[in-house]
Amino acid sequence: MNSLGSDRPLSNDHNARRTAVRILTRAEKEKAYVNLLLQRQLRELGDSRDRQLAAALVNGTLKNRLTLDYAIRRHLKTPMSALPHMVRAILRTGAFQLLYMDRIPAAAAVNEAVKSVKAEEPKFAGLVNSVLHRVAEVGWEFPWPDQKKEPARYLAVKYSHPQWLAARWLARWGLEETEKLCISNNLPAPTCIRTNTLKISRENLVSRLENEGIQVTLSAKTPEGLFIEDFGALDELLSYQEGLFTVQDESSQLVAHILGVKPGERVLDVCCAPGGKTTHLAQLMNNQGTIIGNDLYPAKLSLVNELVERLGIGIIQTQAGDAGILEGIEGRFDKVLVDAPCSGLGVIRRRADLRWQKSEQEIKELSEIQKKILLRAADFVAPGGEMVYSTCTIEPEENFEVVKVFRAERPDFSSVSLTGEINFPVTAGDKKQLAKGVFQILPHLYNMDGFFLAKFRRAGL
Ligand SMILES: C[S@@+](CC[C@H](N)C(=O)[O-])C[C@H]1O[C@@H](n2cnc3c(N)ncnc32)[C@H](O)[C@@H]1O
Repeated sequence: MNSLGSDRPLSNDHNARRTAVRILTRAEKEKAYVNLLLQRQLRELGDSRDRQLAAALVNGTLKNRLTLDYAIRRHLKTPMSALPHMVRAILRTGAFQLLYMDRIPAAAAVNEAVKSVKAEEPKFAGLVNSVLHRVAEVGWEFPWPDQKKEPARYLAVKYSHPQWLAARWLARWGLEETEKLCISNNLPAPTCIRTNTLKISRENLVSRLENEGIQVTLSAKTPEGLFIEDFGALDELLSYQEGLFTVQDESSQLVAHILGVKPGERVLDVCCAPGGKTTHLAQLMNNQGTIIGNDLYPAKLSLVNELVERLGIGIIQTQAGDAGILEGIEGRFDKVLVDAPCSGLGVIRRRADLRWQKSEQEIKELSEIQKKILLRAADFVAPGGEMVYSTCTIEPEENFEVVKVFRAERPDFSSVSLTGEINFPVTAGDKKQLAKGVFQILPHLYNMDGFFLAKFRRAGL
């Protein structure tokens, strides 16, 4: 059996490895978006097992880049930066297979890497061969930075996180908690889908998917959620094309439930693209009422419109505009959703390259944008109406600080308790927070994407 549990000879995995190396090279060299490259290039691999292997190699290598470089550098005489991008990608994917993919035989990982480098950069074949042989021999038997003397560096190198981020989390949560968070960020993220209850019940969707050969388990945290085995091309399923589901994590599915919309209401979603929550709101409204879906970027609104079409929703009107200004929107709304642009640092497990793209400066800048958007959106809440603020980050400047500023500036809004809104056990600390109307979901505590939610009600007339 090879790494993916099939009896297929390993040499057939060659294309998957070459594709992974090409994607990683372009991602680093051209700063190209990995998700887009994956989407495009995986299609060229006809076999679903090849797609899975290529995706696992790209995501795993990117996530663990710092740790891999630490392991590789020990056997290099020149700095990594002196090597061509392609050679770096070949070394990293090779080392990833050797250190993280137990079921790939070491000889296959090294031989495939050497074959690739011979085809692309032949003069580095000897180097790749000898470095990967050394990585295979040494395995994990090398010293880490001292946990006590340099805890941030230790966490950064051992769990492949930027050191500034590890230092931030250490100051907030201490070593033990931060270590758990880093570990959970490196686990593969399960694929969660949301049943389109306008077209099918969750129960019937399970049968449909099983008939299409997909393994399914129910989410215990949301009524529409299902976990499915993602074979890398969900859109090829008839059930997908018929709009019976959309991909959305459990945390994200909580948001529309917490806003508590009802059929017939008037709802404003100020940052709606690509449409996950706005379409969920429409489902919960039974496709009755009005939703205005606003987003800054017209191009992203076409993604919303495509999703709306596929899911068969008729109550969403999209419009482009800056949510910090919100011009041209008439009247007030029963419910307003502010799913603000954020650093995304709660969903590191889902986006392999995200951890390397963020900075403290960006967190601070986003915090200012978030405050502006939330304060402006509040003007559109009808007396007695409600508003939810949500993000997929776990950084306090983007969450608690935004809420603090909002509370200080808008005494006409009060917090709405979230006790009773969450159907799974939470920590004692989170219980207290829920009663105060906020919930910071930490991924390692709940095995969900890291999210933040806060709910407010505007005073009645
Ligand atoms: C977290 S995403 C929203 C996700 C969406 N609610 C969903 O569930 O699919 C934040 C969105 O805010 C948009 N955005 C960024 N800055 C904005 C602004 N100033 N005004 C309106 N939208 C903005 C981005 O284009 C992005 O689509």
